[in-house]
Amino acid sequence: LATGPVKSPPVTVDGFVQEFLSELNYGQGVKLSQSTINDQYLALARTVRSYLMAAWLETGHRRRKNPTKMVAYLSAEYLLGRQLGNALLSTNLISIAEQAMHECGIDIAELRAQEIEPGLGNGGLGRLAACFVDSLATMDVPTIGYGIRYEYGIFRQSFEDGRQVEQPDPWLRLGSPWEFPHPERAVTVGFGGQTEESADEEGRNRCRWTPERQVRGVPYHYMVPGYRNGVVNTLRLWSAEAHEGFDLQVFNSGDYARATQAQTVAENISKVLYPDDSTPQGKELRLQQQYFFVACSLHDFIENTLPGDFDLQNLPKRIIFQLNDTHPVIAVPELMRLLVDEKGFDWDEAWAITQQCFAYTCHTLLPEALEVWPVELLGRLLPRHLEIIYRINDDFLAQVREAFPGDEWRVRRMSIIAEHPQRSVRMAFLATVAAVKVNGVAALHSQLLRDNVLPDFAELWPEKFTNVTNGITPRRFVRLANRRLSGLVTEALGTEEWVTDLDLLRGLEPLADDAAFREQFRQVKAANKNRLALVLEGRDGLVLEQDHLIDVMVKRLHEYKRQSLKLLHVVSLYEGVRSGRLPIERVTPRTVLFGAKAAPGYHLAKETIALINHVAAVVNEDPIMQGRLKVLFPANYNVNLAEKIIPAADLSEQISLAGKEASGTGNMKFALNGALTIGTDDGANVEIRQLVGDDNFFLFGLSEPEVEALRKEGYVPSSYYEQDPVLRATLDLIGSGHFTNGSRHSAAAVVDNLLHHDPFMALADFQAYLAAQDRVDEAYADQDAWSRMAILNVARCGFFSSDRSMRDYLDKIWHA
Ligand SMILES: CCc1ccc([C@H](C)CC(=O)N[C@@H]2O[C@H](CO)[C@@H](O)[C@H](O)[C@H]2O)cc1
Repeated sequence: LATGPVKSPPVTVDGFVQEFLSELNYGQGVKLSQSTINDQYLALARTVRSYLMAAWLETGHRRRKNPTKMVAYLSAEYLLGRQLGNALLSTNLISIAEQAMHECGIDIAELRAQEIEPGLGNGGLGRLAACFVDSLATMDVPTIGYGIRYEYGIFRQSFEDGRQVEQPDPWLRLGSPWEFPHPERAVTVGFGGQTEESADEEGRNRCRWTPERQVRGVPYHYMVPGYRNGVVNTLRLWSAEAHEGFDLQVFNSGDYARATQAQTVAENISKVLYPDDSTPQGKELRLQQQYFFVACSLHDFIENTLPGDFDLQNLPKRIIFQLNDTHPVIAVPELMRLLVDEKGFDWDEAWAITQQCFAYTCHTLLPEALEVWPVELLGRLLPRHLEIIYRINDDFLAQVREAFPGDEWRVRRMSIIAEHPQRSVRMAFLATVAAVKVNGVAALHSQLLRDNVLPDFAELWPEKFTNVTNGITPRRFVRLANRRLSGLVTEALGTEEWVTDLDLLRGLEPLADDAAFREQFRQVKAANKNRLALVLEGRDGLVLEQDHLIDVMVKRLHEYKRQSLKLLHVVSLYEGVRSGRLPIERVTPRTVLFGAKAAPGYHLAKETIALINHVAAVVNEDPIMQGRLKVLFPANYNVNLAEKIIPAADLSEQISLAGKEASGTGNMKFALNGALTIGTDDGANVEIRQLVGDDNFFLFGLSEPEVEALRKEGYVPSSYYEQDPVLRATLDLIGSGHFTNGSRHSAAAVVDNLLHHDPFMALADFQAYLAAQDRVDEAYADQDAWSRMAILNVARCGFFSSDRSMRDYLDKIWHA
């Protein structure tokens, strides 16, 4: 019994009820009759967990018994979303659990609503990591996800007088049944201190780093279930604790604060997620967070996962560390430190190994989003790592000089160490020098990486650069979020295989010409709108008009994503009706649904949120619009709300300035849930349009080369204001304070920025955008034709499965 395989509870309603009641009684220590919703949720979660446990242990056992090359995904963010629904789906226990809870007189939906989602990410990058680990488990790829177990996730957003207010996210407060702490696998991580050279017994120079202080990294394991394949991979998130706990002497001396000071300082490292998703604040604690989880992860893999006698020469055969942007790139000098200082390799041997162990994915095009760390700060916090980075840079620049003799200007351009404005380490350059492969996240993005962001490196190492277009997991964002569409697709295709082979959706293509199927498709959309209406009513007291065109823009608030352009469209419709320019009956009944968090320090983003809410308040209440135009902005957009909004959408807003959105992944989720896209030729929009066809995509705006050309010739936003009466009337109405109780001031920030700066050319694309929206109105008037276009979007977007992305990483980068 002790050694045999772990058995799962019986996959029957009775078996499930038994397991649940014992979790409630022995786990929660309550009887059903006295139990709270939270007791029941925790017991249910643990029950489902126990159905996954056998597979988890079996997967670990199988991997240990015949070790093959693994993928270690290093990410500072994982936007996982709620776990219960996905666990029930992957174990095929949804209906058994529903019946079992029913037998216990419990509505399972109420328990599912009890779960607080782990918001351990900001947006695209964090959610992508979650989709990727889901696909790797479903494809049975040996993977370990490494990250940080933030005590507080992404802030909770609420609105006061339309303005964003941030509150901490104590997501662990009511217990976290999906994590397994392993303090016995804790790792000690050093900070500060100094290094000294000394000769070892063979007389070779050895460097010793003596950290000034240490913290403990405690791993918490999370299950990453594959889809009904008996595979469960592991996500290992690190939590920081004091190395020396509590100082009893100091406590007994009555200085209680100092007695626990070490604990507080240590815990701060994994206390909270940094809420920025574009401009790094450059805070020391952020670098501490990055080094902390990287040092824990490398130590854990080398000391706890590899067999004791493993020859590290062969490390590249056993592992590839995928760097999710530059945030974990300090892993490169950390591996060098471990190999040279602790394992006794000489520099060249160590570098030869290190150079084969890392791959780097870049997720941005914004220069300000590329991390640089001042050598002063990095040297103080990680003195040994700075020495190693200097050495890596010296060897690299020697290579550059050899390849481009006499071109010192190129050497200065490519140096990992930037001299201006202050001596600092360019983390993207360090990642590119060390990585076997560097990839962008959409075809256009990867091209712009080669041409604009890292051109010198692409010239030196053309073969190092590749592309892997992003993807999304169809399990959470179609099968789980859109059960009605899933049912229709499975019935139409006669199989559920599409859930793990999304290209099978192609089989729906002929049904686009089937009137009956189109009708069923519309009924699914209508039912999803009805569900969303109930959610928004209950959650935010917002009323969703279900017969409206649901026009959705949900993503982080950022100028380059151009929520301001969407707002100009709304106000132009409103101004048009008010001024009589636009007959009300020409306005297609439409609800514009926003969802967006702004980084707390991003002033203009917060002003834009406030203005959107002020415009909504006026437009929604103005009888002149006869309810034909509504603006809704539910607060606290997150994965859970996305799962409710996306299936109900008719129109997906992907309107960033061409050349700015690396890929986008919301665009893929909307297309696969039967929404049509209005968008620019930016990021993955280009590939969506190529696959669904120009007739099934509302393209508008400047292309990336046109943007570059306009920028070169000099862009004067106010000239568009002068030449375009609709734009002028629209901006003037906002600027007049009409939406802000007559106060011009609170609208000024957004209007002035558009008129005098407009770095992301919203005014330049305004007319084209309005024309595209007119095409949308026209198309939507023919509901049957619209459904046909929407069905073709679903049928032709199988490519955007994160399973396909993983196949590309395996073929092009990991070879695992
Ligand atoms: C250090 C501050 C910081 C934090 C996060 C980031 C992320 C890279 C920003 C991000 O989430 N980028 C998004 O990544 C998605 C997944 O690849 C893409 O689909 C989006 O286009 C990209 O904006 C940059 C800078």
